[in-house]
Amino acid sequence: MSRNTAEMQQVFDEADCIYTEGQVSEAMDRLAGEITATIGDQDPLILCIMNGGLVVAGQLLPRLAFPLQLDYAQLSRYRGNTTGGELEWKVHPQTRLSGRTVLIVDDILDEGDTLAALTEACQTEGAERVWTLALVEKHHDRKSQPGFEADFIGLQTPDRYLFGYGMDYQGYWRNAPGIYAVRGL
Ligand SMILES: O=P(O)(O)OC[C@H]1O[C@H](OP(=O)(O)OP(=O)(O)O)[C@H](O)[C@@H]1O
Ligand code: HPA
Repeated sequence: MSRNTAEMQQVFDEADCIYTEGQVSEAMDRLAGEITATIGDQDPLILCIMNGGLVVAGQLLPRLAFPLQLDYAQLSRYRGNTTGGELEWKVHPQTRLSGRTVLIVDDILDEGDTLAALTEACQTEGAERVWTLALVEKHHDRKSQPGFEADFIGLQTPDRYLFGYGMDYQGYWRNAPGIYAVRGL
């Protein structure tokens, strides 16, 4: 067994499960209902924020039974660290956003910089309406723009370092089948 595999298996084994797969699935069902009712008739463009939004978008899309388009963008602030730094654009969406209803899909709203910056960027590119979704919102008083909230939130979490459903710990465990908090963080 490689050293990384052994270390990361230990991280998983020692982690606290905050939400089980079943609880996340229920939250996804509820989110899908809210999204359908809110923008289902607006020809939306779903903008998946890589890498964290991948699992959320992948599980959400088959629950949305209306016409939509998909694109992705990538920007990174954490780059494998557990605290945020400078926001770095890596990939801009390829689809024209002008006049579109856009739904930004990400895994987590932590300090909020990422979703706030993306919202502004989509508005600058002419999106008619920008909606935001985060599977989880972390509870603390370090929000970078205290008034900023996501339109669709799946689950609330305590102020711990999380992994699973797209969220990584040192690049690992985005695949974890539940939402977990790293022991001691
Ligand atoms: O609310 P914030 O404090 O801005 O943090 C949330 C962002 O941090 C993570 O991305 P990261 O920069 O780690 O890149 P990743 O998606 O590749 O993990 C996560 O996927 C969100 O996009
Ligand atoms: O708690 C977190 N876990 C993983 N990625 C993150 N990006 C911001 N906060 C987190």
